[in-house]
Amino acid sequence: MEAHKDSSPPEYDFVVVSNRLPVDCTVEADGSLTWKRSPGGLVTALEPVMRAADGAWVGWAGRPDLEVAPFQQDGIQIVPVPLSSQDIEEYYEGFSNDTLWPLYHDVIATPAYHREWWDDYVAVNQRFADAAAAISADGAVVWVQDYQLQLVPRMLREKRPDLTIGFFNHIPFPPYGIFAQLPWRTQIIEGMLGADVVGFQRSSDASNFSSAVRRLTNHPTKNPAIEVTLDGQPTRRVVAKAFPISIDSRSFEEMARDPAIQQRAREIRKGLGNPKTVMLGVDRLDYTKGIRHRLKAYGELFRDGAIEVGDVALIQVANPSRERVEAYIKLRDEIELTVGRINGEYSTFSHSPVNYLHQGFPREEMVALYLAADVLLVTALRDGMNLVAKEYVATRFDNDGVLILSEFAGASEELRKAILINPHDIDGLKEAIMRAINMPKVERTTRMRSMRKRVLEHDVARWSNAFLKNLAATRSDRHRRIAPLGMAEEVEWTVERKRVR
Ligand SMILES: O=P(O)(O)OC[C@H]1O[C@H](O[C@H]2O[C@H](CO)[C@@H](O)[C@H](O)[C@H]2O)[C@H](O)[C@@H](O)[C@@H]1O
Ligand SMILES: O=c1ccn([C@@H]2O[C@H](COP(=O)(O)OP(=O)(O)O)[C@@H](O)[C@H]2O)c(=O)[nH]1
Repeated sequence: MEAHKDSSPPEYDFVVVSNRLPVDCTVEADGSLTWKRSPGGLVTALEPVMRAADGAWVGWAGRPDLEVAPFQQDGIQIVPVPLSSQDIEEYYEGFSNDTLWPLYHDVIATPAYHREWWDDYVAVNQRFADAAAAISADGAVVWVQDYQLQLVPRMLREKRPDLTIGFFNHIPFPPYGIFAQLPWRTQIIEGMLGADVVGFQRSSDASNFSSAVRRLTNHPTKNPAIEVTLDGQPTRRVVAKAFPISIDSRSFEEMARDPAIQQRAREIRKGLGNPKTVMLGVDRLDYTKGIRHRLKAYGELFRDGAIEVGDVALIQVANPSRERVEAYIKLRDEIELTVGRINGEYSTFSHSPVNYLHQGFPREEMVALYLAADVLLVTALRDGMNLVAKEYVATRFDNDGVLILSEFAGASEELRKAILINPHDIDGLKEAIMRAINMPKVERTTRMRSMRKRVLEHDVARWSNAFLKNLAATRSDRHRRIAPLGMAEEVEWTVERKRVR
């Protein structure tokens, strides 16, 4: 952090900008404010990065019309950006989660296109860009996160050409045939191209983005570089490529080694009546996660007599999400109806097939759940990464447990030793569940050991270092004359660290 003049706000050399802050504000009955962890994998991944870095995190505090002054939370400098009720309706629930989210996830739900949502998306992106510009020191690095803020890189660039700007997209980037539906497709592409490095979860996302650049703009491209010239500014070379995100793997393993958490895992199993097999699903209650497909396969296995209540139990954590968006309201009804039907048909007085929890749990409880589960079910129809899959693997220091993983989740590109499934193929999913239940110990160990090696070596520190190294390379490139298109040379550089982890 730089020294600041009397009335001006403090300035930072490293700034992260995301829609969500790591903490969400709750207003208590007596009017006091309490803060709890925000939902979702973006926060899980960025929190350890920010705790280790000396910088500021700009974002929304999760409540409408809340003006909160900047504050410190667990060693992270938090800079809240207010959103009005109308912004939440139009920018967050509307354009972000009812237009872009379904469009970018294979149009599993139908995207809605409303011009007033777009107008508010532009206005709110400008507010985030202004907030970041106000606290960024001269020549600072600003790292913008995710689909809610795709216009921010360009807005920031126009205001502050001195900054080095990164952008990371946590969700898939769709093929051009789908992206082309978006009435504001060119503005979105130009918005993202304000960054020096545009990062994606998978290389297919990066190549979908490059195709969109080629179809919609005249910027010369040669993978992974795109040459961008904005009015009155020198030509910049933007790098677009994959940086698969991860978790703080060691901290999950450390928690799993805690005897109190292991005791909690035993209690969870006991509470279920100590079945032979505990299966687990952990998801935000989102139609992209394939919870309905999972329940269908599971219910049919009871119907077929392949599994029996008391022998097998499923814990399904459905973390509440985007609860005012119509598609999410409908999904909750469908899932709760299905759970009710399965339990109604197959429960006994002492056991239920499905333990359904429409709640969010703290990280310690998540780790206890992972330890308690013989099988983790990740059946996403489309998912940027899915950190739950990586957390399960990091937690299983006993080299046990079976991961059933959708080939449509980004994590499947790295966790090849999972049982990979197509969630649309219900018979295939049923076979995978039976295979997981009956998998011999030696095979479980071989598979888990190989996945653990990957997750422990490729952790979130490696992800952020790789991204920031590429960003530094583009920065040093800017100080030279731009040579013909080619990959920028890599420069050793990371954000200033408070401590070495
Ligand atoms: O902020 P919300 O609307 O409550 O949603 C929570 C987050 O969901 C999405 O997470 C994504 O990021 C994960 C980490 O990279 C990734 O593993 C997962 O596949 C994605 O779905 C969303 O992208 C975030 O912006 C939200 O904060
Ligand atoms: O009750 C819950 C359910 C989920 N999570 C966390 O939420 C994140 C979900 O991230 P993921 O990438 O799997 O999916 P996303 O929700 O971001 O789409 C993971 O870190 C989970 O541990 C949590 O802390 N409590």
